[in-house]
Amino acid sequence: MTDETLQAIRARIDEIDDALLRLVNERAGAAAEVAAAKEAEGRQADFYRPAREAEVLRRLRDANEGPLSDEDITRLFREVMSACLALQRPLRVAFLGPEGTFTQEAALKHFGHAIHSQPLQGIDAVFREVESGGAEYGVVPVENSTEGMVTHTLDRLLSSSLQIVGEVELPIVQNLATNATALPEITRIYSHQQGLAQCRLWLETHAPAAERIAVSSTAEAARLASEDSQAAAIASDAAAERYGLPIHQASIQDGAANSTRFLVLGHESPEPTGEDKTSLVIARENRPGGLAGLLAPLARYGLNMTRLESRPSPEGMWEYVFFIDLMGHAEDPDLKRALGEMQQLASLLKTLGSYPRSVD
Ligand SMILES: C=C(O[C@@H]1C=C(C(=O)O)C=C[C@H]1O)C(=O)O
Repeated sequence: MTDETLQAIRARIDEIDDALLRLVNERAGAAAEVAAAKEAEGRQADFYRPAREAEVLRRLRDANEGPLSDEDITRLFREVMSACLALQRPLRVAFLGPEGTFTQEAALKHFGHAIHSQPLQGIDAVFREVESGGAEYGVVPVENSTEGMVTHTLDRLLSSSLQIVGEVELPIVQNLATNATALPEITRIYSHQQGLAQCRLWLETHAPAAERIAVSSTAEAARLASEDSQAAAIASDAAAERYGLPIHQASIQDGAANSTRFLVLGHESPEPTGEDKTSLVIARENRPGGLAGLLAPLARYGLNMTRLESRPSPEGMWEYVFFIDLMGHAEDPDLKRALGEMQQLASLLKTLGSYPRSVD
């Protein structure tokens, strides 16, 4: 390619960038008009609309003809919306910290980077911060494809008045990060208990003698390992980078397709978008066929259940509550009827939220 052609292409790129610059600012202006109209009507609570944002992203993905992938388009436009919204007021989002956790990555993936982030110690602290209004939204892990449910989140959902307003799925890549130069030098390996569990086979094969120490998060593990040359951490890229800890071996998780689902917590369920999920918790007195009977309305209305999980009931020993995820919104006519019928049969039925299915 000659220098002239290269220059001509760069000039074209500059022109395109000028047009993009004008357009994103024009978009920010339009979003500000919507915000002003909402404020004039006293609809402050409508300021952030997860349902509308999901629709914006789905429409763009459908229209996308490449060469950028749908995932790239989603990521770019999420950041555009995030910046537009922050122009009015950055959302206050609490998450399971400290900085560098996978939960932070999930929060940024969902809300974009133009938020006011509040890293907190512990799932319970995240719930409390949103319940008290200290943060408008919260992000907590709920399920890992290798390790199963995060039971603390389920138990806390049962007692909370918060609603699930969104979900985020994140591929989880765990790395062995350490200042040690060779594996035999490592005598201690820190991680969150989920990180240790997700890498169990790798650890048994490559570091059978090292002590495994469970700490509050993979980020905390990276911090501890950065201060001890005989220690390593199982942690994310972000956590290792934050504490300047070299990655000795990347991607050591046992399941190649290791991913974690996170929930976004807020105060009000978003309206239906046509592609939604509903989470609920139900219980029925313990008797033969009890659960089957309770779920019968779902089959009758042709509803799709994507998850069924039992947890010990806080009410009594050997009593259980069931966490259920369904496709659809609680206001969709069939789901509404099915929930009504289930309510008649159940000793407990609590809707935990209806929310747009994750767009990624
Ligand atoms: C602009 C609006 O408000 C917010 C900003 C959005 C955007 O930038 O597209 C979308 C939904 C809301 O979170 C709206 O409700 O349309």
